Amino acid sequence: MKLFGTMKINSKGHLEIGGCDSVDLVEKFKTPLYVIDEDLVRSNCRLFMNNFTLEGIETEVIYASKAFLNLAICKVLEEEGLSIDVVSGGELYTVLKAGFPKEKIHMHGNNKSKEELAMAVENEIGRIIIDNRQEIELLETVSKKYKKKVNVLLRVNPGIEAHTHEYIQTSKHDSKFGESIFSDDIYSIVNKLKESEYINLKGFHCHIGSQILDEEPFYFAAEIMLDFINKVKNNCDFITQELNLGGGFGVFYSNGDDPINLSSCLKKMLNIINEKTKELNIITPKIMIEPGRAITANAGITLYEIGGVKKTYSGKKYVFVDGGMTDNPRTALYGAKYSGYIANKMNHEPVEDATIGGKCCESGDIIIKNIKLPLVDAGDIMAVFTTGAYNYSMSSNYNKLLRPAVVFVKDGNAKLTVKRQTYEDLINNDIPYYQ
Ligand SMILES: Cc1ncc(COP(=O)(O)O)c(C=O)c1O
Ligand SMILES: N[C@@H](CCCC[NH3+])C(=O)O
Repeated sequence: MKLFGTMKINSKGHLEIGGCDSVDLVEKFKTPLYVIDEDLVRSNCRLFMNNFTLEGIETEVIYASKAFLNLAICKVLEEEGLSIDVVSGGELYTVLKAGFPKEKIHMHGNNKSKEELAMAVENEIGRIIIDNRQEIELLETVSKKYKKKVNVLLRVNPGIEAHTHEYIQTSKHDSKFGESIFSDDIYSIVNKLKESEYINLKGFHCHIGSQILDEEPFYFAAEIMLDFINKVKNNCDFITQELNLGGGFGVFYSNGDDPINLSSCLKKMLNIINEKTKELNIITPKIMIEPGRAITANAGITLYEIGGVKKTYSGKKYVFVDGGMTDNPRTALYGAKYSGYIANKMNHEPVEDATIGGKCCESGDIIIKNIKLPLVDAGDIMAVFTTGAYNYSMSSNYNKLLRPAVVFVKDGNAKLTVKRQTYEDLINNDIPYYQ
């Protein structure tokens, strides 16, 4: 069993996180409960901030807020000096409401609405990442209205797709994001941006995938992008000032996951960029990255109360928890594999295989398939690890289950950062048929 950050087993044999006994957390905040180890979030931020540096290269670390976003995390990220990326009006609204420095907000999206662009332009956020040719006109209309010239990057598709254990240079280039660097049209798009009265093109963005456990594709992407920048210089007489290489750094979820050594990988990325720019004789642009999962995933756990325990006719053992695909859809969606244990029986030996099932009316509502657990009783607490990214942010109200509360734990204190939903919240936006 791998414990992360401040997680440990205390003298009562309970799981402790952020100096708080998980059994006490459950008593106080009920279940299901998302718990975030604030110290681990901060040390992950520092790992990026301290290692993504090289003399002579300006860098920026931008947190991809789709991984986990609430008002509290914005404060932590601000204090740690990161920037934030958003992909929708809702994410932008949240970050603005948190009082995050506007110039450090970057906005993505392959289909931004006029209203979303207006919100970004009006608030003078740092960068808008243009996804396609059509968006240029839309953004020009908006920025003209606000009489503001906006700083943008163009998202391009370098034709690399990285998966968990391999990467390929795809021949189809059929991602829905960005404009292909191989397209005949690409230089005319750059020229259009270059000549725009209301748009200030700063450079380019690419993102090659998520939960990548191999470092090679990151280096490869950097090199391909620098080659592209060189071609843009030659074909469009455009000097690229900024290059954003996206996120995708993978984390440990369960046995078999062997994450990249980030400190050496980040340094190596910059060294490769340094060498390559010299070789191409181009100015080294400012280099940005956008980690999401690597900042929050391992810092989060979910605590559930165990209800029923069932052995099926075929002999399969189910342990049912009081949440499910509503708070963690990743197993159902991607076949993701998680690890965890019984939080109040951390010192009990594992004795049998069980499948952790949720309470949704759906056979695929599974959180963990086959995990070795001690003997389990109703009322025990199941802790699932590495749920700090793409769990709360992807949660739903399917079957009208309530979204869990989120607590940040640090130095023995637990701070409620998102309240548990109530039944009233579920019908708040409903309008009765007969008024
Ligand atoms: C444009 C962009 N940037 C950053 C990220 C963050 O990815 P990850 O959470 O894998 O670091 C994503 C999601 O994959 C993304 O689409
Ligand atoms: N939602 C995905 C990651 C998406 C990355 C966004 N581009 C996950 O949970 O693994």
